[in-house]
Amino acid sequence: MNHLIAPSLLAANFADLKTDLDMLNRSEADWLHLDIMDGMFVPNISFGLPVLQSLKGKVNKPFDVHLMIVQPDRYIADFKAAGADWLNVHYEACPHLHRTLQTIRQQGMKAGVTLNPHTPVSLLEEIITEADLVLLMSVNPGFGGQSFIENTYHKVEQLKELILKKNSQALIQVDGGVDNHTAPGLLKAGADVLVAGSYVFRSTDPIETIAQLKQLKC
Ligand SMILES: O=C(CO)[C@@H](O)[C@H](O)COP(=O)(O)O
Ligand SMILES: [Co+2]
Repeated sequence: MNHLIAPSLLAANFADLKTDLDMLNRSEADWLHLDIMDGMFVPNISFGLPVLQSLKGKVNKPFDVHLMIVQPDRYIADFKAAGADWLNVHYEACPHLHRTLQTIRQQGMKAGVTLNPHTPVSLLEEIITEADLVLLMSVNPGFGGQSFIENTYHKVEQLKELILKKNSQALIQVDGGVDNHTAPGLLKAGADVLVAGSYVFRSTDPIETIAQLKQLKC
C-alpha cells in the first residue's frame, strides 16, 4: 500500500485556522491528526471535543484522533459522536487494553494503540491482532516541534516483524519529528502512516511539503 500522510493540527495557526483548513482540503493529505492532551497523561493541554465537533464537515479528511489522556475509556463514545474515524489510545494509559480496543471497534471506529518511546514493541505480542493501527511515538508526547528519537527506526522494524509473524492487519504510524530527513528511513523500515506537524505547518508552502512527503519512495 502507498504510505499515508497525516498533518497534525497542533502546529496549525489557530488565529487563522480557516487558512490552514483550506490548505488541508486542497492538499494531498490523507488524514487529519488531532492531538488531545489532558494535562495529566502529558504535561500539556491542547483542545478537545468541541473543537473536533466544529471541524467535522469543514475538513474532508478522516479524523485520526491521538488521545493523550488518562482513562480514555470514559470518552470513547464522545469521540465517536464528535467525528473520530480512527481512535488511538496510549498503551500506558490502558490497564484493560483488550477491552478498550474492542469498545472502539464496537463503536464503529478503527482502533489504534500508541507506544511511548520507552515502551517496547514486544509488549504488543498478545494484542496486535486486535489493533487496526499501532502508533509509535518518536518524541515524548505532549509537544510539537521536538527532535526525532533515532531508536524509532529500529522499533518500526521490530513492529513490522511482529505484524507479519502474527498475521495482523495493523498499520504502522509514526508521530514526532517527521520531516524530509527522517521520513525516508521510516518508510524504508516499514511505516505506513507519517504524522507531521511543524514540518508541514511551518513550511513556506505546506501543500508542496505534503506533496513531497507523499512522493517519497521507500
Ligand atoms: O502527538 C504529538 C505530540 O505529542 C504529535 O502529533 C505532534 O503534534 C507532532 O508534531 P511535530 O513533531 O511533527 O512537530
Ligand atoms: Co500525535
